[in-house]
Amino acid sequence: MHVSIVGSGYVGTTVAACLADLGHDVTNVDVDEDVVATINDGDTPIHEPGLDELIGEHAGDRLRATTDYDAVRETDVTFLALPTPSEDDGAIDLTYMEAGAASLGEALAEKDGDHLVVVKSTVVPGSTEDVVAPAIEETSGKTAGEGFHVAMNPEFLRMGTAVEDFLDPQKIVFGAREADAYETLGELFDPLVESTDAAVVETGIREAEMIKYANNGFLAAKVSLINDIGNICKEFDVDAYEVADAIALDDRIGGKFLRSGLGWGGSCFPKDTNAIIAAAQEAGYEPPVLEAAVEVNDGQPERLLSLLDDHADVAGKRVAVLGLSFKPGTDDVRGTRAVPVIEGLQARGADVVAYDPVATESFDEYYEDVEVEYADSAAEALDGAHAAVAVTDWDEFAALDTEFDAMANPVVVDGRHIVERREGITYEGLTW
Ligand SMILES: NC(=O)c1ccc[n+]([C@@H]2O[C@H](COP(=O)([O-])OP(=O)(O)OC[C@H]3O[C@@H](n4cnc5c(N)ncnc54)[C@H](O)[C@@H]3O)[C@@H](O)[C@H]2O)c1
Ligand SMILES: O=c1ccn([C@@H]2O[C@H](COP(=O)(O)OP(=O)(O)O[C@H]3O[C@H](CO)[C@@H](O)[C@H](O)[C@H]3O)[C@@H](O)[C@H]2O)c(=O)[nH]1
Repeated sequence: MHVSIVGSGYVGTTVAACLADLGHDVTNVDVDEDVVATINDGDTPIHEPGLDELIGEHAGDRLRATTDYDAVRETDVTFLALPTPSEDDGAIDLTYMEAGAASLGEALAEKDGDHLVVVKSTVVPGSTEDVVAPAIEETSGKTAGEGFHVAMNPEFLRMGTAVEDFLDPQKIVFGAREADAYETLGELFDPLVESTDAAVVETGIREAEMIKYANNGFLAAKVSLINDIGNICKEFDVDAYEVADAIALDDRIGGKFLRSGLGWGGSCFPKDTNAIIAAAQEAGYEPPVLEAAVEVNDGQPERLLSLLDDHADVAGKRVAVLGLSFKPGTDDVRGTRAVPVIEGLQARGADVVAYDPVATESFDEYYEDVEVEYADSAAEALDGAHAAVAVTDWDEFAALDTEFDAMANPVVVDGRHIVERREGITYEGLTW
């Protein structure tokens, strides 16, 4: 099938490379010329395990990229994988979706025959039909349901395992109105359905939009609940990880998403919980559990810093921050807990030296206002430091050992249950 994907960021690039790998003919459309050139050169514009191999294999053959929207006319289906950031009050900002839909509509104006437009981005219920479809109608001169059709196919991939998640999903959700749309989506994803245990959920467009928020809201709330419990554990000198291991044996609870610590960051959980809370409020409902999930999450960095205060006065002292990405396995720094931790350290007068195995460059670019010194290794960051805080659970931090000997004052406050306790360091875990 001929597919176009508008937006070639973390989602659009992964989906494009994977659909090409499944045998489809795929065109990425992005406004960023560098991104387009990178893909056409056979390289990946983002750090994601396995993606470089896929792009290397298919670029120039079944995969290509362009800045020209006219390319969508040669395809049967267009996915919109555009950003849906937050407004200042947390509500969803649909500006990119509207702009992309308008450009898509202009291109579709000159297309004969049907076209299926699939919203891949995370959007609050109603957005596909009430915002995206009208924007396409306006510039295409066509009517939704006649000249073109809309559908919604939320994406559940995680950063760091995006390729694996896309190629081996637990579920694939098709939100549509017409049988033809389900059929086209079914055909597109058929190679995946045939080769995996993925469940296919055929539902309405609004339901599909909501399923994505329910999924993320549930997981974010689960982490906040274990953090809430973990904070209680800490007050009673109880190890929250031992508690989590035990409750995980109850399969109604399950063992995943029970790692307590600094809380959730990333480009999705923070923005998506805020967006659905704002949408609910706008509709007249205050969702207390999701609001509490955010509140607990927002409090974790300060809890880490107050534990540090118990052991060290960091004013004027060098403090090592281990990890900048929002989680291991990715260079994505959006929503990273490193920012409130670094800002809290700097508010205490500390000189922060940060180390991350892959995310230093992206952090420096993304957070121009956050001034920190960067180290090339954990050992370099720890050398002469009066304290260290672990922010990201990169495996290499678990292997740190004699590197702590070079600290001026070996206090380690671990926000991710990653550093091994050892003799010679004062170790404090956030919830254990
Ligand atoms: N990142 C994730 O793990 C993830 C997972 C599931 C769902 N999502 C959702 O997918 C959507 C996209 O997220 P992302 O992380 O891939 O975003 P991103 O910021 O990484 O990428 C967006 C891309 O869109 C391009 N773009 C912006 N405006 C454009 C336009 N008018 N026309 C063409 N291209 C344009 C940008 O240049 C960029 O390359 C969001 O709604 C997000 O919530 C993200
Ligand atoms: O037990 C846990 C599990 C996760 N986290 C944190 O939660 C955040 C999110 O982790 P994860 O879900 O692995 O990363 P994402 O790549 O943001 O993926 C989430 O967000 C994506 C974008 O919507 C969805 O597609 C995925 O299904 C959903 O898991 C990270 O900061 C983790 O450190 C914890 O603190 N404890």
